[in-house]
Amino acid sequence: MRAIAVDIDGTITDKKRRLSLEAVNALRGAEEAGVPVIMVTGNILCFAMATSVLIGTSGGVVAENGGVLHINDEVRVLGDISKAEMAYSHLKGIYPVRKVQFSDLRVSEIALTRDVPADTVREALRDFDVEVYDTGFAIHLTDPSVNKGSSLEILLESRGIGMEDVMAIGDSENDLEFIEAAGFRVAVANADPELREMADYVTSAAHGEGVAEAVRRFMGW
Ligand SMILES: O=C(O)COP(=O)(O)O
Ligand SMILES: [Mg+2]
Repeated sequence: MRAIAVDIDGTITDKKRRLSLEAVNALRGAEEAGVPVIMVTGNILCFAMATSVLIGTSGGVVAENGGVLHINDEVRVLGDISKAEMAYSHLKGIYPVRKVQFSDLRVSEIALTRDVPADTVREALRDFDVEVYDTGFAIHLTDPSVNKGSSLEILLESRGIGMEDVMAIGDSENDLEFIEAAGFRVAVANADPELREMADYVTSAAHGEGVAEAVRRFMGW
């Protein structure tokens, strides 16, 4: 195993989005042992970059559910926001939807607050070319031609690492694609049932303590 790919919200943070110090220590330990950590998130790039810098991860960043990539100081926008814009303009004609804070910084997809249920949003958008993800923190309207998995693969390719050499850790439905493709699939204890079913390993601890547990196992500590 050569790298760790980890989700942010609900995985290294708790429900209130507070960062787990256990997870930080474990991920720093992996970095110090020469295993790069890649952040793979639905958050916007600047938030993900700040998280990466403050933790001290070096593997690169996949942001906006795969719509944005940061590799070797280069930013690549892979998702087409116009698909989400079309869906959003239809949606706001029928439901009181709201975008999350700092949405002007989101460049490849649109994220909504969870005021309107995800299934209602999905049903209203069934004829639109968007993927609807409910992360438990926001509802994302994402270009279906990108996801966390396909963008992680591009990032890994540029570093000469195969998906089979990666441990992936997540908590929610926007993590399914990147976890499914990884060599060692981990769901934290609080993860969605579908993710837990597909995982090679479900941690006994939730959130960041679960991440620390998985990292210790992966690193053989
Ligand atoms: O942006 C969200 O809604 C959740 O972010 P995550 O992918 O880091 O869990
Ligand atoms: Mg998450």
